[in-house]
Amino acid sequence: MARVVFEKVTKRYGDTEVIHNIDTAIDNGEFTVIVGPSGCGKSTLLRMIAGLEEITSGTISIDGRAVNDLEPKDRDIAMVFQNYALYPHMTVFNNMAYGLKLRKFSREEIKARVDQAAKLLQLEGLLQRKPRQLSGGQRQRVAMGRCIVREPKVFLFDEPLSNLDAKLRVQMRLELRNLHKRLRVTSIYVTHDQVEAMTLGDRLIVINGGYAEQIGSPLEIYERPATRFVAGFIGSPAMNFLDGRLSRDGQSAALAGGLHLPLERENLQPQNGREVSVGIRPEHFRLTDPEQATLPLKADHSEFLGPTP
Ligand SMILES: Nc1ncnc2c1ncn2[C@@H]1O[C@H](COP(=O)(O)OP(=O)(O)OP(=O)(O)O)[C@@H](O)[C@H]1O
Repeated sequence: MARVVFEKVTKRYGDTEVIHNIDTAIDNGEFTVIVGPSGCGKSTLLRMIAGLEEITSGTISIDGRAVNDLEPKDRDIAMVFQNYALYPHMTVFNNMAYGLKLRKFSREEIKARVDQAAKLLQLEGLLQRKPRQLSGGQRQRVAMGRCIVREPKVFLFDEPLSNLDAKLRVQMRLELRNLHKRLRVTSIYVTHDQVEAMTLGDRLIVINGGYAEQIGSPLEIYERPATRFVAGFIGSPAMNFLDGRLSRDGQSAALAGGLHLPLERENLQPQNGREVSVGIRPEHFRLTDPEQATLPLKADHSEFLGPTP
């Protein structure tokens, strides 16, 4: 297990900066999910930890040691890819054993580790099969087994479930969560799927356009989104945004459609009287007296208050 620290990490391709000054620490044993829309820089961030992309400036350290100049093989990490990257001509056993053979582990040690991982992943009966004789979920488990046998300090996952159908994805999420509970290896997981992020992560790093917009637990991010982007991106069904104007005393907002919304004090960053955008989750709207046809909805709680975009 290890702590992974980012200090002012930046990535540029030529003149274009795609990751801007990311500062955060991922604790020992924590499951952190990097989530954001396509092209926001999630994979680049993960690949910098793995050593597959150079870090333009700043430092990434694993267990107190800067890894910027370390080869991927010397970083003590293991990565699970979207396409599993299994060797098609090798059996499940050999796929899982391959990395250990390269590292000159003894035959007995290899067998012990593969057997243990196979048991954990329920692959015991499949060790002599080739990858093509496995289902998508089983292949994904083999890919994980190959990482587990190496007993790395950090697991990296790059959208590992995106090739599976919706039902299997839900099941594999549960399996991953349980596996993490048992092994407690520091894990960093990339996905564009906010539902996956919310169900898997102890902590989320929400990325947009190369910036870390918010870092926090799923609940913190759901209940107190820091930016309009986060408010709109996290949550299913999505939050509703209504434009309005803050009252003089700043305690409520008059919203379009005659809706009057009391506001919590801690929410009041914008100046009174200013136009604001208020985000309310669907579950916080309720029907008022059906006879009041002009005001069909009432809301007494908002999750987001910020300037209109
Ligand atoms: N080798 C490269 N050269 C130039 N630009 C690149 C290169 N690789 C990635 N980029 C750019 O960096 C940005 C971040 O890409 P990245 O692949 O990290 O995004 P992502 O969030 O993982 O997206 P997706 O979910 O679609 O995989 C994108 O704008 C992409 O076009």
